Amino acid sequence: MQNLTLTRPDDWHLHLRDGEALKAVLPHTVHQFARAIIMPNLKPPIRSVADAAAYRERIIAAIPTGKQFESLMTLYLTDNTSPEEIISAKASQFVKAIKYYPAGATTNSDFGVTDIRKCDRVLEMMEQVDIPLLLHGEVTDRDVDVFDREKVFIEKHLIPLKERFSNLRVVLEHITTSDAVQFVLATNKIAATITPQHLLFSRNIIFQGGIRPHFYCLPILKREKHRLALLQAATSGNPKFFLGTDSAPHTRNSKESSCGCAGCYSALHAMELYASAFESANSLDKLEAFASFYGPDFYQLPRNTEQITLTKTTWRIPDEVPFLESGLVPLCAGQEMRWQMA
Ligand SMILES: NC(=O)N[C@@H](CC(=O)O)C(=O)O
Ligand SMILES: [Zn+2]
Ligand SMILES: [Zn+2]
Repeated sequence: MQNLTLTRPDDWHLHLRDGEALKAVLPHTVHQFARAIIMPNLKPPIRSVADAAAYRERIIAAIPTGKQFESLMTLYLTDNTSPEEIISAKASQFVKAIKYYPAGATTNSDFGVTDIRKCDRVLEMMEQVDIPLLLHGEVTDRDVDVFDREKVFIEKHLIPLKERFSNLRVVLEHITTSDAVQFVLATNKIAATITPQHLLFSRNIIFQGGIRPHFYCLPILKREKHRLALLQAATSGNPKFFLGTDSAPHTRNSKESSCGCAGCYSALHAMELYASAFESANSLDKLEAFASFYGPDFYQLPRNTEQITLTKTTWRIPDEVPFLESGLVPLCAGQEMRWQMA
């Protein structure tokens, strides 16, 4: 196959940051995707509908002229989020979900929830107005091994949560384990996003010939058996699994550091990365639904009508793209790709 024409995809998990960073990365996403679910973990986070409205305006102002892009906003859940804020989020039309970060789990999560049970009134309201809860599904307990944090989150928090709120629509974001795949398959009203890095790499890549900080993201890459379970889920044609890049830009300096930040940058070449993952599983025919159908179906939004084309040509991913003071290193920088977006 030389050309692959698909309905224009959407990115159901994206970090755009703000200010100059936003201006640098947004054109990459706009080139690939029609819409994206925008993560609220700014400093300080997007906690109210008013914050989200203002952030949305800043995103709109950064869209390159003549291009179409829709930002689907999220609110950052805190111990202090009120049920009233949920009602106005639903009424706003542009806030599409509420994001839960366990306090301290990941980049800019200091305002996160200390105990999900403190949010029961808010979760009840979310279930009632039918607005999805997006989860960074990892525990933060220091005594839990970093590779087990997703599995333990499912057992300790997610199973009880779904027992308390069985009608709440949930997205388990950036899943990394076969345990997450099994749980999503077995549970009603829950879907999952999958990143390109978790489909393409196991944790070995982080240590290949030395320490490679540009493969460090959270939840951290896992064993090969987990990667294979994710690839199987993504290419299975099951609508519970859809595209979310988790593209998370950090400057080169903040990644190549004695205490480097978590996050992989994939907005530049997301569809090419997903195409190579799907091709490796002989499942290019399943890419369109994963990238363009199951996300809008879950979010109860119309599917896009325009199309994109991926062409079979060899090109080299740049070593760096311009970004703030020290540049941005894309996922798989310097490597050859065999698909390219027209
Ligand atoms: N995935 C990451 O490793 N980093 C994300 C935060 C997140 O999605 O957890 C970021 O904002 O940098
Ligand atoms: Zn996360
Ligand atoms: Zn993320």
